[in-house]
Amino acid sequence: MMTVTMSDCVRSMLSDWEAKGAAGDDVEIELSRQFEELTADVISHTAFGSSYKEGRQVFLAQRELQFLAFSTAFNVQIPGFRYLPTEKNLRTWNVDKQVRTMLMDIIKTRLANKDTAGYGNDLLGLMLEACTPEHGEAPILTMDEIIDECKTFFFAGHDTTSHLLTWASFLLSTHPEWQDKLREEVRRECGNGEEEELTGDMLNKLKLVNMFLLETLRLYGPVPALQRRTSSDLDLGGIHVPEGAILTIAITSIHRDKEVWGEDAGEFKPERFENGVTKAAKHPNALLSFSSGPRSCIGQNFAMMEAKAVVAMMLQKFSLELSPKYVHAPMDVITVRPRHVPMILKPAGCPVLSETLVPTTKVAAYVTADLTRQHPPTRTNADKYPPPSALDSHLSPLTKPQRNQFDFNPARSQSNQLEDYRPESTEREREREREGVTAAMGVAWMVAAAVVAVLAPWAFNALVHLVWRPYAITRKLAAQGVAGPGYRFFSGNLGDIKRLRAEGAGVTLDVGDHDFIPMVQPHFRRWISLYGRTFVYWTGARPNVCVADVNVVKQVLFDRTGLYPKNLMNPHISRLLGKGLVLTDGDDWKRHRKVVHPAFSMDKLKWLDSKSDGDTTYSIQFFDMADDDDDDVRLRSAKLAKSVNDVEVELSSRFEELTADVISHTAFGSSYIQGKQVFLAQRELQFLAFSTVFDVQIPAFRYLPTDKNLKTWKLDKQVRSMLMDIIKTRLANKDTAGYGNDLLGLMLEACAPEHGETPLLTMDEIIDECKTFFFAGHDTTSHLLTWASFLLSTHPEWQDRLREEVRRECGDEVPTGDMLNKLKLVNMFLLETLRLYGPVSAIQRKASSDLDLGGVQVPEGAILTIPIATIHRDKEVWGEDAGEFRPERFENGVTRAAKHPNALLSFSSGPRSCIGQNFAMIEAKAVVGMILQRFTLELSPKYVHAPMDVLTLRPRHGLPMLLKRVGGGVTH
Ligand code: HEM
Repeated sequence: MMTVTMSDCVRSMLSDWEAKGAAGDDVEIELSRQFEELTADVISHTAFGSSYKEGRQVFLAQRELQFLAFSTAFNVQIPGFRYLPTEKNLRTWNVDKQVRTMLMDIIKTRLANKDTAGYGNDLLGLMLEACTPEHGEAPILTMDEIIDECKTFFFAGHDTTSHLLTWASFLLSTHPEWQDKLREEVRRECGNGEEEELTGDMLNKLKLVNMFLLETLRLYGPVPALQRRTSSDLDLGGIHVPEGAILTIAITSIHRDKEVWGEDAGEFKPERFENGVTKAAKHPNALLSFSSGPRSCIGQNFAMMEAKAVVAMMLQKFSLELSPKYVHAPMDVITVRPRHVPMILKPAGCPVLSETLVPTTKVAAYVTADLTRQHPPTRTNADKYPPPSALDSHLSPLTKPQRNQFDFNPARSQSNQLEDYRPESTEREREREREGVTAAMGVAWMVAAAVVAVLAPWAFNALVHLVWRPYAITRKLAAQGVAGPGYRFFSGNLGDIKRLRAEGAGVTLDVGDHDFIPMVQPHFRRWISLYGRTFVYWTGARPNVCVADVNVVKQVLFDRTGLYPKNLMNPHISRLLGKGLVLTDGDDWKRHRKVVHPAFSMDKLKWLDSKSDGDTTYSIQFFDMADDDDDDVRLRSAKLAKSVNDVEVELSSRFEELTADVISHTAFGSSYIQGKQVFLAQRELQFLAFSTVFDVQIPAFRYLPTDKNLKTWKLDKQVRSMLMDIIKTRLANKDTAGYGNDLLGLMLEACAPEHGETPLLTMDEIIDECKTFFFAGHDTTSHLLTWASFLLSTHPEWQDRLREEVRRECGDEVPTGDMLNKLKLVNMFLLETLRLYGPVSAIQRKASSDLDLGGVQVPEGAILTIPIATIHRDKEVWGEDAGEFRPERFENGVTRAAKHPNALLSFSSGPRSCIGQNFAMIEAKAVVGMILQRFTLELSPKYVHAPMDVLTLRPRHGLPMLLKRVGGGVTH
């Protein structure tokens, strides 16, 4: 019965073809459409007892659903989105509703005739019987399930088979020898179609046709891939696959796998199926066109029988020749089908068969999906997808661009895209569709709109900030000749910087080698060599313009109009320094500077002289008491006389304590011991701050309770409360001793003015300023002393010369200010130390607006980084000996040491230059002088020359030094 019905359908189709070529002419027919209609007709009759014409609207609607589904196949599937009334969803819901209504109509007709004709013994009849069981049992299928099953069979029952037939025809026409062979077999087993009806038995004997169809399925299987999902964490071929993972079985690729099918896997060779499917490849289950196992295609026999019948009946009557207009471009729209060719009808070519077998009518077959009339093939894509003779890889053009062509684009005319497949929906229907948007959809819209309203500006800003702006800035700067390493999404070049620094981290230098740039600023070294002294790199999504040209540096540092404020991006650095002089800008900075400035005038710097038994002499006591860390400084002083032996001392930590002690006494009237906790907490803050310097700075992150933030907040709280204690002590003694004329005294006076004026500084600002001076006042100077000692020890000739000068100018006395002023060689030596080992290796500003910087238009907000250490080694500025230790270059003063008067940037330059530079230089001269009066410095063999930058530059493993009493036997 089934075969008969199938035969009827096929015969009807062939009769149409014959009618077209009634005059005996060749006809050109678009076969894929014919097969779609045929297979739809067959499934309609065989499974649902209706005709294609009756079920046509179901097929057309399903075709539209198919294209809609495929247009989203490569989108991210967000669960909630399926409920949103998007245009695609609305269309899908509406078409689905139409399908269900149509199916329900077919079912109702069957039920209406039940009493006279029964349910029927086709697929629908079987399902209806399962739905209405006798004897009150629970139905096996609900009506909804039957409808869903109808949808499944309406679609799966024809779409796949029609493409199998299309590809089979294509291969018949491109392999005429096989066409001949098959025709011969068909005529032998089934006759020429004039006398006998095709039977199942006949079809079973068509061995060659069977092999041919299997090979067609292998190369052009309509289903290109299958998917499964893992229901739990499981082991798959030795790989642990997590629950919920999607497994994609790439059938098309597997069918071309040479390891499975042999070296000829890409060729059309039906012979491989001569001994059956299981022996065609190296694996018995290699052919997956119908899948395999319990969930394999239930309709595979049906499809194969249908395909065999159609091929046989076609061959009985026709010879197939591919139209020259065919373009070979298979595409995947859930099922694999051929792509469009323009439909120009023309007479068929010559017959392919020998005289005896020439059929009554010849069909020039060309196959097409007929979906994209708006895209006629061009010479270019015809080249790309060569004609059949050159076919070697059959499905290779299944690539994204082809899929994209079928992206469902509501903006595009649907009649263009799905012209022949969509149900004839009238304007009226569309209106109903719109009216059908229920209240629930309205709510969904509102929710969606609210979410979009909240997220859209954020997403838009993020996009602008992270993608568009970097791109636009890069282009703008490039147009001006400013290049750079190129923005990377989100992190910019921070990864590059970290990597380059990590590469340099393990390196140690020879003690005579002063080029630590590959360890500290390797990125500047590399990028300057590639892009010049002014280039752009990216710290996150912020442009960072490297300013290494001294002329441009001057333009930035000497500006007094506020064009280049400080860059305050890193919250940890702000906690370390407070909003004191270093980090304030504009009027705040002026106010602070006005208060603080008197403390740094030269006459105030006589502190060092007036307390000659105190501050500076501590340096001596430290070295003598090398083994006695925890004692009070004055207690150590008492032990001084006893210590006469040579000792090895780790100098850098000694200098840190010394400079901390000095700033404590001179600026805050306390001792190192009293302020020790502040220094220790600040040290920790400094390392915390540095650990984040090369991270992307996301503003909101500073408020999150991360480990680092929590620690920073805690330390900051400690520092503030300790500073408050020092201030309270001073205020408590105010009536007897006044505010004091040190830095703290000046600030307190500015805070509590007489006569009811507005105070110049608030108490909070004083605390912040204390943080600034506690840190800036000692950390930098201590490293200057460390590096000076290192250079003294590695340049004994300079050690001797300086000692001589000190002895000449100061004798054995504690140097006074006047004496220090005469230490010209010591001064030159310290300047050269600052040049080669300046404690501050880079400083930053930012562009307050779009501005012109040395002829380059720099965008607002761009960071400007001045890589001091790199500039200090620039041979164009300092001469060919820039890398060498040569204090002589400062013989005629700082401004004449290089080709540019402002080339030495250790204390910065211009109005924001270091307020403490005189203080630091006096302190350093005094300490160096007093050390040289007493000791000879000899570098310990334990020393490792590996400068590192932790906001300030220091030796990675400290500075172990052998200190020997002068005249105590050190020979050079
Ligand atoms: C060798 C020792 C020192 C070096 C190398 C040094 C270096 C610098 C540099 C490069 C700047 C500019 C920072 C910038 O522009 O971002 C600066 C600013 C500053 N330094 Fe120093 N410094 C040293 C010692 C001192 C001392 C001893 C004090 C305080 C007693 C001090 C207090 C300050 C202050 C308050 C500022 C900010 C000035 C302003 O912006 O008005 N520095 N220092």
